Amino acid sequence: MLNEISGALLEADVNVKLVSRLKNSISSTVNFKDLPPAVNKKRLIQKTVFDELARLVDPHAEPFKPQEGQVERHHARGFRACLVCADTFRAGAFDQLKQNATKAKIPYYGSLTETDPAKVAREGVDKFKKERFEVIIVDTSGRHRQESALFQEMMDIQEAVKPDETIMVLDASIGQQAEAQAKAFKEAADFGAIIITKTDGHASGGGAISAVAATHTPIVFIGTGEHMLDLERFAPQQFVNKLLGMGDMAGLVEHVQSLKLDQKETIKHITEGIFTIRDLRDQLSNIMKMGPLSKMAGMIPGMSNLPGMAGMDDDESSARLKPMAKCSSSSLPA
Ligand SMILES: Nc1nc2c(ncn2[C@@H]2O[C@H](COP(=O)(O)OP(=O)(O)OP(=O)(O)O)[C@@H](O)[C@H]2O)c(=O)[nH]1
Repeated sequence: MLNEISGALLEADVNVKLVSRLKNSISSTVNFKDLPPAVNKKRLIQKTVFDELARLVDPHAEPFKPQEGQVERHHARGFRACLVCADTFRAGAFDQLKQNATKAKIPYYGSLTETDPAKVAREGVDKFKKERFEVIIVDTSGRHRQESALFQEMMDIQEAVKPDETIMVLDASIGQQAEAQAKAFKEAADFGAIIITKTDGHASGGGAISAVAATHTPIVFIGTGEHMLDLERFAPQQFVNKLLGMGDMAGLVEHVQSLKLDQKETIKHITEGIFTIRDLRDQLSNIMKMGPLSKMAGMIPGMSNLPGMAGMDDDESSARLKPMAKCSSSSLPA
């Protein structure tokens, strides 16, 4: 059983050394030989692995928080946020940031001609500080640990804006490279929080565990889709559940509740043994609101491991649902 779980963790891109440390620590803390026969060994191993992994991804380091008085003020009227584009490297980065800022209805700053990102960052932060913005997000370009000039540039930006918090954004599919990349970033930029994106994809995000373990830095949010609001608070237990293929029912319930779906009429009909075309249309539209089917499947225990689920094409499944929803809509009186 322990070997099976270790295999699953390696497949999920958890660092090899970390898995072996975990295995040794479980073998030495749980004395399997002297366990009374009534104890379910399988359950005990699962729980010990689970607790150990949840402890690893939740290092209890305190990420940046506004001061006490500020919290109430911010909660009462929301943060005044803005964006600064310090990516002068990638063509189109400023345009992309403009589009995102416009969608989020927040101001932005950047330059199409200036090539020094530290200068743009300083100018943007100074401008927004004068305008008394409370959250100024400086977006820097992506970089790899071997790109020493880009690492120097990142430190120059930090020196120029002296941020209250630096966040490292890691793609869940980074896999085994996560540890070395996170260590190099920590040494250069001493970030205080991690965001893992693309946790909705096929990568299980085991690399994230290695990044946290190597830097003792908490994960604050996870990206669960490509839209603006697809950013969720990080919940260690749910993350580990998903990593071990045990689903994420709490996350699923939270997600469905957040959609505030109106199902009263359909539920009433079903209890009466009726299912109308209107009910069919409402159910199809509810399914489409829930997001990619592969994401929902990943949250239901056992579903992600079913044949056909891996590599499921979400665009194709949504393209099949749309005509059905249209058909049922057009069969109803206006
Ligand atoms: N499915 C999914 N897509 C995401 C997620 N996060 C970002 N994306 C998409 O990935 C693409 C790249 O995102 P960017 O924000 O440009 O990535 P970046 O890290 O800023 O890129 P560089 O800084 O240029 O390296 C965009 O199309 C995003 O919509 C996520 O959590 N899930």
